[in-house]
Amino acid sequence: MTESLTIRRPDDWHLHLRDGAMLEGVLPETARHFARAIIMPNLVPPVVTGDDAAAYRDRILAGLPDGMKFEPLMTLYLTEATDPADVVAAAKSGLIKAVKLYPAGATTNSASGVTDFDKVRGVLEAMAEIGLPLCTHGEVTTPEIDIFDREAVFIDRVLDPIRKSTPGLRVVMEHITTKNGVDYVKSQDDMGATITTHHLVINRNHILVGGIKPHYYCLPVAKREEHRVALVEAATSGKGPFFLGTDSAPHIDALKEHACGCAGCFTATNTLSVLAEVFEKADALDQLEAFTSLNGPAFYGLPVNDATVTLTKGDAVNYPAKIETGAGPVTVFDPGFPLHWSVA
Ligand SMILES: NC(=O)N[C@@H](CC(=O)O)C(=O)O
Ligand SMILES: [Zn+2]
Ligand SMILES: [Zn+2]
Repeated sequence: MTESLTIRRPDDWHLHLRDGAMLEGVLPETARHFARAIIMPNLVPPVVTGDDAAAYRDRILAGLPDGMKFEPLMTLYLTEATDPADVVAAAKSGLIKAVKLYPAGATTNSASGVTDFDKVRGVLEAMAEIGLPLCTHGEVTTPEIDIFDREAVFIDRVLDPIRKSTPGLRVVMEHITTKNGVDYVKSQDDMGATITTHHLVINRNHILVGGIKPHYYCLPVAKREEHRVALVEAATSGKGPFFLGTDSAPHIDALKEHACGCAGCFTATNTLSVLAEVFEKADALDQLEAFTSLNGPAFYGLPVNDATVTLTKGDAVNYPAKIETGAGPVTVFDPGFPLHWSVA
């Protein structure tokens, strides 16, 4: 008897689609399995105004292959010059579903991010008033802080102060990588956290032991095994605050396999197969749907998808080692173990 699992069609609550030829190349990889995704605004230049987001949304929809259905949920990139009125208008029209906070310099294309939080106070207060979530790249960027401690220090120095000074602001701690992140989110009311596919699989040894593996390098960087275990526990708990945000972040191989390699793992192609394997190993396949398809819509106040996907277990699944895009080849995340679940 083949084992199979049918779940509501998943959504991806943190996705990088890029633009131009890369967008065209990677979009089908997500649209094949996911109904919707929160689209990250860290283009060059970033998506900062409602007009930028509307134009980007049009480019995404134009890049969708015929016959594929997919709804991009747009976000704005918070800068110190962001106009609260523009944010409110873009949210009220239904165009944007969140605003993204990048501490300046934290990650790929984050140079226009925030340094002085007093300058964004007006925007955060307006967001609290209308219930628009703030998605945060949760790392401090002060050079004295060890890169493995950046997330924990962000919680103490940035996130908790924002929570306390802006009551009612709904916050998603994006791509959490530590037990500290898990514990903080659990301690809060009305907070969400996304967890990536790759952080459920790799720890820092995968990046560094036996030769440096640039395709496992992403930000926040993967931490010790005990943190990975805490993330698996959170994701497979089925509990409300934790939901899937793949952070699938394509970079061409030439820029990953480089003396100053870009941060980002490309997981769109095989995410569901990898997740099924992780949940099965944790004896929690029955919680997969909560993580991929229920908890995210609940946090964002959106309906769950009516459509479903069916995963079936069989012999090892074949997936491409890389996909070809008009921008160049992009290596697909290698979990380091065989995958047995495929999407029918
Ligand atoms: N996660 C990453 O390592 N990279 C992301 C940016 C981000 O989400 O921080 C990217 O845009 O490449
Ligand atoms: Zn990030
Ligand atoms: Zn990201």
